[in-house]
Amino acid sequence: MSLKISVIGTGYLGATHAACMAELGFDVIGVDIDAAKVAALSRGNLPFHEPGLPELLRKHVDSGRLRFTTDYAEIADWADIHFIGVGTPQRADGHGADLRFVDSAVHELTSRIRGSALIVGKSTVPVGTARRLRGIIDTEAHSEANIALAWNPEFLREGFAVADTMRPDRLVIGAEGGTAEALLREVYAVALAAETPLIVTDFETAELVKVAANAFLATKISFINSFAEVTETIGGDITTLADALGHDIRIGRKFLNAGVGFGGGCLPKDIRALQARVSELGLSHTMGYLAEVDEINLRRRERVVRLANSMLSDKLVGARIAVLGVTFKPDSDDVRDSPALDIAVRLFNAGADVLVYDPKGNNNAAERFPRLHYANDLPEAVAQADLVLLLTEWAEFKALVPADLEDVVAERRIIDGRNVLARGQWEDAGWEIVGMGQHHPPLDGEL
Ligand SMILES: NC(=O)C1=CN([C@@H]2O[C@H](COP(=O)(O)OP(=O)(O)OC[C@H]3O[C@@H](n4cnc5c(N)ncnc54)[C@H](O)[C@@H]3O)[C@@H](O)[C@H]2O)C=CC1
Ligand SMILES: O=C(O)[C@H]1O[C@H](OP(=O)(O)OP(=O)(O)OC[C@H]2O[C@@H](n3ccc(=O)[nH]c3=O)[C@H](O)[C@@H]2O)[C@H](O)[C@@H](O)[C@@H]1O
Repeated sequence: MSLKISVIGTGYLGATHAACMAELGFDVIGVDIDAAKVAALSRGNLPFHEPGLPELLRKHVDSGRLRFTTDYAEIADWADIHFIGVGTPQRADGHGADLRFVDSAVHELTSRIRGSALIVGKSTVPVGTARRLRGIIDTEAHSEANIALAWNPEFLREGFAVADTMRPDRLVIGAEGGTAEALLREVYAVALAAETPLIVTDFETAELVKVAANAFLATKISFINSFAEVTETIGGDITTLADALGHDIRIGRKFLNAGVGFGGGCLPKDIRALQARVSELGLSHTMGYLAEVDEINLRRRERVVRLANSMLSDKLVGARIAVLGVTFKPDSDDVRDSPALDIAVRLFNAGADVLVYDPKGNNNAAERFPRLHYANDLPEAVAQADLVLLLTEWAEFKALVPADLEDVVAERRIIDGRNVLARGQWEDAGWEIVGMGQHHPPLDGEL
């Protein structure tokens, strides 16, 4: 008989995981404390943007293989496996990950399970969390319950969430005892048959692999951006530098795109949570470089604001600035810790007349910053602009050519925050165009 699976937390990770589990043929119930989200998902409506996911969701809601609920009682003894994909955001005091949602999910489950079940953590957590939860389960579980625990971190990227879930580049399982591994081999049978590498290890290693991967990616981006700071001062071409580095297969070209830096719901919070955790362990000296990675990343945003002011000859106040892109990356509507949104807000706070346009992110940005102005489309955003900023590399922005904008803007000035435009073409058309890592006269201090 097919396994029954619950997925607790139906955000970017959980909704994707639930729909993909249904696609693999399992009976799935997604659980969330957000009743509005559950209602939307139950109707087959995805409350966020993720390519390919709406079709999968609708298909399996219609087939009856995928349902959603707010009620833990419905899943506690129904499912063989409970995946936990609730949020682990940065704590309000800034120190480490907020584990309340993970703890609450484990408590809600443990207090209700009476038979055999496997709980599988997928959320990104500080090392030591699984072992602590094991203790909570042992203390709180009913005498008739037999609950195994595993940690199976998730490596999907937003924008590619379905493909990454269906065809992951590796599977990592932290577990004690063979039950968890056997059940998870059944869940991931299709990927394993396609020779996806499987790493079975202990809790601590599984938790650390996840944060190490994100720390490495963040470090790679800040590494190239630190060189962008050098080429901005002395000259040189950061993209050529990255290309040349990337030919060394030990280094690789991926994640060496200089720009406005990394954002999103994971890389920034994960490097901060990792620093907080090693500090708790008395090991802050081991990861001091991550503070630098964070600082380099945040300096990118500040630089764009100063560059804008400089290109406007210090007349930023009242200037019409078109901001193209507000999500942290293309093909996502996610604006969590988005460099683009942060830059738009900084410019607004500095007195510029900012008009933002993003193909999918306007609503989420407007929820966070209702005072910013949002355009319905690109022509509206750039109309009469004194300066255009391209901050998220959506396909429609990458495809821009000077002729698209020249009759509508007030001044031919553009900052290419993602180095995706053909600079020569714009210069030939009479534009002042500045990319990231491009040599520029010294900028004034902070605004
Ligand atoms: N977004 C991504 O691309 C990836 C996220 N992750 C990790 O996955 C976790 C979730 O991230 P996202 O999906 O982005 O977050 P999210 O904020 O989109 O979704 C979290 C969901 O959990 C729900 N929730 C909170 N407490 C709950 C509870 N006690 N019971 C049931 N539902 C509850 C929330 O209502 C929300 O819908 C985080 O630890 C994140 O670091 C890992 C890999 C990729
Ligand atoms: O833990 C997570 O949630 C996920 O975090 C990242 O995925 P994601 O946040 O979706 O996006 P990425 O593609 O990693 O991009 C992150 C940020 O880095 C920026 N970036 C990326 C690459 C690059 O060369 N330069 C650069 O500035 C992007 O613009 C974006 O703001 C990881 O890539 C996933 O493996 C991981 O599962």
